[in-house]
Amino acid sequence: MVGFPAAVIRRQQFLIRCLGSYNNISKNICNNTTIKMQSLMSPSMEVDAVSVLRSITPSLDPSRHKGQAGKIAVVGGCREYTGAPYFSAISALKIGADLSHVFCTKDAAAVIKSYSPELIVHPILEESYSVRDEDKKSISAKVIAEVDKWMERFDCLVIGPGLGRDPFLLDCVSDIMKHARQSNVPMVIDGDGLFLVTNYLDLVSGYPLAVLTPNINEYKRLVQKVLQCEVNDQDGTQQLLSLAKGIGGVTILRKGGSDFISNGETVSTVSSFGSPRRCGGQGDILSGSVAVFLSWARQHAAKGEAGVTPTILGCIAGSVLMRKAASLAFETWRSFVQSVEADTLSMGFKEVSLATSFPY
Ligand SMILES: NC(=O)C1=CN([C@@H]2O[C@H](COP(=O)(O)OP(=O)(O)OC[C@H]3O[C@@H](n4cnc5c(N)ncnc54)[C@H](OP(=O)(O)O)[C@@H]3O)[C@@H](O)[C@H]2O)[C@@H](O)CC1
Ligand SMILES: Nc1ncnc2c1ncn2[C@@H]1O[C@H](COP(=O)(O)OP(=O)(O)OP(=O)(O)O)[C@@H](O)[C@H]1O
Ligand SMILES: [Mg+2]
Repeated sequence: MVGFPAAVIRRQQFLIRCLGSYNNISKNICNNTTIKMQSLMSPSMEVDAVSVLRSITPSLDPSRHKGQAGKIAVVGGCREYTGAPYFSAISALKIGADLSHVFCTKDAAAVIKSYSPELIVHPILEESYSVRDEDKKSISAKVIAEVDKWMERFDCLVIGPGLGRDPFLLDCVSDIMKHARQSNVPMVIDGDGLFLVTNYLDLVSGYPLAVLTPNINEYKRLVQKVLQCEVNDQDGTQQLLSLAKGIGGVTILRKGGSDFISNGETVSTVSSFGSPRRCGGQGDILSGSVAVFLSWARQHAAKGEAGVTPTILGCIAGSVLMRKAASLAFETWRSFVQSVEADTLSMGFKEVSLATSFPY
């Protein structure tokens, strides 16, 4: 382990320990992958997501150089939203990617940089309010030239966290997506990226390296647009299959009480316990996580471990990690609240019981 800071090793071991006991990860890689391929053959299946995560996570090998564990870029962040791109990009780093970039508007850049020196932030996007009509063409050419300089170095793009819905900005992002597709760079589409894609399905249709991660609203909009009907939970598995097939076999991670993942061929489910709190930002963390795991799954596949599509493995691993992290965070918070509550009561300040001020 020479060459790796102790903190990095501890973090990776902590993440894996959090997901349950383990003995010898590398010994189990092939077996676990085989199990997964078999179980995913059935139409809808709760998968052994922890084994998937373990099987695709690369070992900390001193012979590897910076960048090999993943270079991720988030395209998102505007005047209103700076948290979402930060959550997505920093999650990629915390999980184990080596480099994490953010392409955002000028207004958002200084704010995002100030959250963390670890992120590489490019203030290149523009919203309509700061651009004169006659300058739009040259500015969008500048934006795409700037992203293109980096494009082929990225293992995955995350399109949409905190992007906003400004029409000029979304036009530029459409161009970025077209170039990513030409360069065969995988894309995780989330948040306002899904708003864009729902209106311009051609941006992802038939692209096997596209992953869509819709929440309840985003899923509803996709179903209405593609299948021209309402969401039908009675037949949710079939509807998800049809939706993924209808967009040409992209991978869809439908977020909810259970996460459902499909590329139009199979549906996998991850329903391990998460958190009962539905605060904003959890989907953003998920999008950055899926980007890293997807990249690792592609590396794993390139080593000759044929089988389940990397986009599906990436979604499964991201989903289980997010849900486990959410459940640990909730338990920590609940224990804290309970201990403060007990102290307060024992001090005799019953009237300020925290139970009345917190929902749990
Ligand atoms: N800390 C942060 O920075 C966080 C930032 N976040 C970022 O927020 C963005 C939106 O994501 P979200 O998840 O709120 O969208 P979603 O559930 O589809 O909509 C909820 C409702 O709001 C409405 N609506 C939304 N945008 C609108 C617009 N521009 N103009 C008008 N209406 C709009 C929407 O209306 P509808 O589209 O249904 O008409 C629906 O009723 C996205 O970039 C995300 O990454 C989050 O990740 C959380 C943490
Ligand atoms: N009812 C639920 N019970 C348990 N976990 C859930 C539930 N709904 C969503 N999740 C989990 O929370 C995470 C975020 O999903 P959510 O639907 O909140 O995304 P989002 O609305 O896009 O979030 P964001 O605020 O970041 O945009 C996912 O990992 C999902 O599995
Ligand atoms: Mg979201």
